[in-house]
Amino acid sequence: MPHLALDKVSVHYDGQPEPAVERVSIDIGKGDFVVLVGRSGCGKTSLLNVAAGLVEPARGRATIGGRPITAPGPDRAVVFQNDALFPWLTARENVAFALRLRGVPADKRARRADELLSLVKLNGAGDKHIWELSGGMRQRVGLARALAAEPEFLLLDEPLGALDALTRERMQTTLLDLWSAAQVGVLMVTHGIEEALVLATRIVVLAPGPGHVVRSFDTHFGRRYAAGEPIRAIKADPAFAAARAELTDAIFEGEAA
Ligand SMILES: Nc1ncnc2c1ncn2[C@@H]1O[C@H](COP(=O)(O)OP(=O)(O)OP(=O)(O)O)[C@@H](O)[C@H]1O
Repeated sequence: MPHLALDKVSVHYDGQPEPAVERVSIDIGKGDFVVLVGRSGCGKTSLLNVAAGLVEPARGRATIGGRPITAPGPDRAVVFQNDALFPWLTARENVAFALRLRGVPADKRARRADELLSLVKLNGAGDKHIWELSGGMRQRVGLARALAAEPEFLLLDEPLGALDALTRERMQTTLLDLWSAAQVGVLMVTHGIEEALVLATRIVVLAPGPGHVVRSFDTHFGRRYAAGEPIRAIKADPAFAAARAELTDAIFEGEAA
């Protein structure tokens, strides 16, 4: 699988006096779950949009398998916080729509859509209309739809941000299950410090003014879950609390009092 690489990427929006992001490098390969964290305005979404091909870097290079990223592509599926599903369609039809766009023949779509729905633990919900589903269930349909494109990379912008705490925790384990089953590389933006620690194989901490990397480090809690350890036991581990304190310090380091 190719690597998705941002190499010394700067983002400068038209009409702005300063760049939003300066010289950020991030490399995501198969099996990586890279999480971007940092204070508001540090450029997390801008970087995700560069990876998606929605924003062009002012300087530096964004590549996938060595080829420049110039536009969105089926190799990268993007899921936003409030992803628009078609409310008048059922969960299965929403996923099948994405399969149709991919050219999957009509007679294969329903079965494949059900497989994808069961991957996000929505077995049996295929016939439900979107308006009948909870926020967490809708987000699962959004993920199933993203996976319908069989992407090599999932780009997730605060995908769990609108969910209540309990649903959010459940969705974190769903994301980890998906990541280990689907063999994709993930780049995710979150405001949740615990969420970053639970999910990531690598956390990149950004600071604003203009956005730059202050720390980048590998974590192993998500892999422990993938290896069978219960999520609650992982969160109760003193190493988890220590990592949380360290990450919080890194995020707020240098912030004006
Ligand atoms: N389309 C745009 N045009 C002009 N400026 C923009 C645009 N999008 C973002 N910015 C600016 O770029 C900077 C980085 O924004 P970005 O949304 O990438 O940060 P973020 O870390 O994702 O923020 P948040 O955590 O608040 O979502 C901010 O100063 C923002 O105001």
